[in-house]
Amino acid sequence: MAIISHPDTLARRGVMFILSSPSGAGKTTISRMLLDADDELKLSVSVTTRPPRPGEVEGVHYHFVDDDEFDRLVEEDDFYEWAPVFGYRYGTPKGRIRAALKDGQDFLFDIDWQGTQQLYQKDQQDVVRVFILPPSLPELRRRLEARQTDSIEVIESRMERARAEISHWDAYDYVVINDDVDACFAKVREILQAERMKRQRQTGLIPFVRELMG
Ligand SMILES: Nc1ncnc2c1ncn2[C@@H]1O[C@H](COP(=O)(O)OP(=O)(O)OP(=O)(O)O)[C@@H](O)[C@H]1O
Ligand SMILES: Nc1nc2c(ncn2[C@@H]2O[C@H](COP(=O)(O)O)[C@@H](O)[C@H]2O)c(=O)[nH]1
Repeated sequence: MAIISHPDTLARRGVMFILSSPSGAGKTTISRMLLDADDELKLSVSVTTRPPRPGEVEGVHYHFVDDDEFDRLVEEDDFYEWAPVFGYRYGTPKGRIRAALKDGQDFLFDIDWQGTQQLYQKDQQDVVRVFILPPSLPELRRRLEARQTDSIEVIESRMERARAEISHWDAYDYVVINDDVDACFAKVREILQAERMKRQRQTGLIPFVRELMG
């Protein structure tokens, strides 16, 4: 892969930008807005044993596989991390992520707290962890119902799990409340921009700074 040129920052390593939230708080919505607005960001497409929802496209939203295929990928050590969620398994494929990060490619990860902890343990220097919170639990339930993708039983299990998921909020670098979606998106985008400029990510000096340094 070619070295990525960054118009707004110096030569740098890519960012592993993680968005987590309780199911229904809006991380997929915010992820899509970020990907639409930001050409430098690429989605890490997870592998899952969950069946596709209406409108979900293989290779775009997830790689949909059966249990045998997931077992094979685990055995072949093809995952950066994987975790069971809501009775299915989800994993982040290694692919060429590590090499691409070195070349300056930024990746977006829409993963849960278990995956976040695993990625952070493997790669602290590149990982940025953002937790999206709903404004309240009744509003979370309202969003899950309004999405019309899950049965009442599934919505109940997502609400139950939301409590456990929220208890991990302090393992994140940033916490953003998704009340107004545009305001939330703007805040998350500012975090990404600021993280890109962190000095520790810079891998090279622009010529005039190099000259000054002698
Ligand atoms: N700020 C907001 N105000 C009102 N509705 C919202 C807001 N943000 C997202 N939504 C809506 O809430 C629903 C859940 O959002 P979304 O699917 O993005 O959540 P999620 O956290 O990715 O859930 P999951 O983990 O289950 O994939 C969607 O119908 C979305 O359009
Ligand atoms: N640990 C991981 N969690 C993942 C991954 N991909 C998605 N997820 C999380 O699963 C739940 C449910 O997602 P849904 O699309 O079925 O609603 C959600 O919290 C995702 O963030 C992954 O690769 N690893």
